[in-house]
Amino acid sequence: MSVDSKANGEKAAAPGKTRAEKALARFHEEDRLAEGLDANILAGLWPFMRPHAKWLVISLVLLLLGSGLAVLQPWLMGLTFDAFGHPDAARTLMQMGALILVLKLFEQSIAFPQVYLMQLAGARAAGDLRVHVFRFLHTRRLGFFDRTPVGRLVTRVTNDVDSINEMFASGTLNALGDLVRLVLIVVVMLRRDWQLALITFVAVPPVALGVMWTRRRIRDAFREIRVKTARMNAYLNEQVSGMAVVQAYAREEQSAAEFDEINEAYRQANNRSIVFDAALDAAIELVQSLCIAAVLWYAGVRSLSDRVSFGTLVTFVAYIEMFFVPIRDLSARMTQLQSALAGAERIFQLLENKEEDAPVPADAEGQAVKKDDPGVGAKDAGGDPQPRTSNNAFELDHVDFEYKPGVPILRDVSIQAAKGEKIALVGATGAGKTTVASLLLRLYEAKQGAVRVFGRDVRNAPRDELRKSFAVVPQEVFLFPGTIASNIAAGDVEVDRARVVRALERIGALDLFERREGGLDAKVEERGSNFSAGERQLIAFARALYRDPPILVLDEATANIDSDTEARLQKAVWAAMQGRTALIIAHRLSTIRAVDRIVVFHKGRVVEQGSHETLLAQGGAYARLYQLQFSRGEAHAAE
Ligand SMILES: Nc1ncnc2c1ncn2[C@@H]1O[C@H](COP(=O)(O)OP(=O)(O)OP(=O)(O)O)[C@@H](O)[C@H]1O
Repeated sequence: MSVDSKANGEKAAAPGKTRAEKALARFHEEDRLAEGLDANILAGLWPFMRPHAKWLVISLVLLLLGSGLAVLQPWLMGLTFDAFGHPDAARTLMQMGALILVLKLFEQSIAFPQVYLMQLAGARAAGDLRVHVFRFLHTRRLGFFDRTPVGRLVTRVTNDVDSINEMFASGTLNALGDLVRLVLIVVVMLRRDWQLALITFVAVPPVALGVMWTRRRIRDAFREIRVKTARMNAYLNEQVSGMAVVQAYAREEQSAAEFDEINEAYRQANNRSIVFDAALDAAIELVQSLCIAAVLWYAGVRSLSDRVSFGTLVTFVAYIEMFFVPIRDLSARMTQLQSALAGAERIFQLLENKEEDAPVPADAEGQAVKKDDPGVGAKDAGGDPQPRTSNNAFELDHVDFEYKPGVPILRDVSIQAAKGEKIALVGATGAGKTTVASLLLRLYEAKQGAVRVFGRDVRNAPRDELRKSFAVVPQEVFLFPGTIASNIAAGDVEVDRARVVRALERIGALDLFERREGGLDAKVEERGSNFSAGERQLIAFARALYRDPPILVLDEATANIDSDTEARLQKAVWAAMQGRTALIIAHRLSTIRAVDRIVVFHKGRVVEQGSHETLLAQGGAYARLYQLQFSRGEAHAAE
């Protein structure tokens, strides 16, 4: 069955499957194996191999030499045995013994550099490729990550690159040596005794067919193992990330049963590959023994009329033992090669993605460095981005936007923020407020209209310079594993400690973090799990101040926090807004009152704009929203 039809078959069967099976069905695309040798893929790999090609070439030369030496020895051994009975047998024996010893030592001594250099070339090329893919991911637009499961991208950087590395590490390229060895053995056998050779070769076609049949089964089993491994990883990921929900809803038993099912499928796939592998090994041994027996029997029959030398028999027995192993290994190496090429193919498919994050047209990039047009990110004497071209810090000009084609999120949105102005976006959840912030940073592209920052269309602003104009405090703060200080200085290799302290001082949170064990060097666990939501927000504010950009984007968290942290956060908001333009997606009354202008969103449209007082006086959407929040605020205050 072709892989595609298999995948389709599984998709079609999905309705009858368990929840775990259905949830993990999205990982099915992973199981394709390239058929044959695709020159395009090999050509695609070449740029990564080229810098290390010399090691590969040396290794291949040593490999061919080793194969020649391996075939030479049984032949010499045969000559040695044939020397028995000759008058100068003792001398010949000693000379041959010494020669074989030297050859053996030489063969062994080149085996190490051969394997080492091959693996070195592979590991280095794989390392380069891994870095290349990782860097490539950094340059993709956010929309690409919305659509692509994280697990799939992780697999590209890890498993798929490893499968290429494996091609070198497991000696797939030794197939070349195997081939040379086979040809040499055939030639020497035919020259030594063509009748005995033909007896051996009779076994080749059935062995080759049997090996191919079994290998196909093993390959299918490997493919199955790969899919099952991906499922198991995905399921584990889901379960560990959602452990709080699993435990809170007492779903342990159910989860264990689902995992059992996935594990059983994985075990069975593994089992199949083990059975076929073991059967193949046993069958090859059997064929070898049968061949040796047949050769000895025929030599016996022939000796009645025409003696077969002892040396010939020794040579044949040794060659038969060397003969079938390469035939067995050749097909395994072919499978490995295909698996590596399939991995490479998946990587190259990823690298073909055209969704570059915020690309700048070449002519616009030229403008960016024109002295008389310093736009976004132009630097003042102090090195900070200092906009000078427009009185507006940012502007959305009749912007339409959709994440998915045909699902409009923003419609004809126009907002202007003068430099230094503080603007709050308010509206129901899902109204499109966060989307506005994403468009300003050009994390997504507007479908219609223009987004300008300091007078320059974001499409013409170099990515780094545009984003240096902003500091974003998101609703869900993401902390990296490290320390408090390293998180505040996010992005800086060298942490400027004095700046970290100043940032924390300005938001009034220095004492809070210095009190912790370890102070500013206190450890931050994965995803900041050892910090409360409020503390994470404070760190994000400090991060914004550390960066000190001209525009602050604050997506206020909606989570309820204790009154002490709330007070600190309010102070932090104030401190962070001072001396810069601010766009605040506001949820708190105190913040809303503090801004210059409020923009009210409803279903992706701006329905009202104005100061707090003006909008209240209008008695429209904002006034209703405010009354609702105000009465809730009163209720809180009374508690
Ligand atoms: N990455 C995305 N892909 C597809 N749809 C999205 C994406 N992000 C947001 N949306 C959708 O776009 C709409 C606007 O989302 P947005 O986050 O801008 O709302 P919001 O007003 O900020 O809401 P909240 O107040 O809850 O933060 C929502 O319907 C949301 O489901």
